[in-house]
Amino acid sequence: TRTTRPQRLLQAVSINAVRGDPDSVIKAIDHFCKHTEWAMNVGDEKGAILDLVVMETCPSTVLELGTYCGYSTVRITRLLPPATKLITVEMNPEYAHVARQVIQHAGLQDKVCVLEGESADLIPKMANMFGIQAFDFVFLDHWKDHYLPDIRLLEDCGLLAQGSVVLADNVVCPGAPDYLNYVRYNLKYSSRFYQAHLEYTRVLDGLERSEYQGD
Ligand SMILES: O=c1[nH]cnc2c(O)c(F)c(-c3ccc(F)cc3)c(-c3ccc(F)cc3)c12
Ligand SMILES: [Mg+2]
Repeated sequence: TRTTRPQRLLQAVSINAVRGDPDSVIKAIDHFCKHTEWAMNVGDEKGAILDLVVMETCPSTVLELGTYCGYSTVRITRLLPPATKLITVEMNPEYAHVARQVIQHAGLQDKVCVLEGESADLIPKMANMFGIQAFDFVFLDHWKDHYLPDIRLLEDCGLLAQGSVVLADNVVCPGAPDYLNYVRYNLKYSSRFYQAHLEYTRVLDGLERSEYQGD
């Protein structure tokens, strides 16, 4: 096929979503994934849980690991007050390019910074790059095997403070057992599981919310 799935998803957004309207971008992507082609966005069911956790956290600094096409970036950023910044990291340049266009279609480009590269390389540079102390909210949605090393790296770089909330996607499917063990049995975190389903399917999945208790 000439085009890639992210490009076909972007085309669905540009055709079906109203420019400047984040909710119409979210609806257009969910419709595309339900009726045309499955894609690994957090989706509407887990997305509603993501919305609730973001709203109760009221974060001023947000980090997302794993942008893909920008669906969860738009979901999170549409809930943030004007002065807030969201940094999202994507290692695949083609995904990052599509995500920037999806985020722009939603009119949220001024609140989002899409960084291309490996999370492990970029995390140690973030404090200096953005002049931030800690992240209030982190969404892990990149690769299951990187969840544990990356949350440890965030701790070591002093980028988590008391009350920081880390929400992880796909903790059941495909699963991140080493990560779950760490956040559930480590006194530094208070963790809880939200049962849901794999996006656009009836397969079981879920999100894990872990609140950092401080050093
Ligand atoms: O890798 C991911 N990152 C973030 N979110 C993801 C997500 O929300 C998913 F639903 C899946 C998924 C799960 C089940 C399946 F059958 C296909 C893809 C993946 C994933 C898992 C294994 C791979 F080899 C490739 C992609 C991811
Ligand atoms: Mg995911």
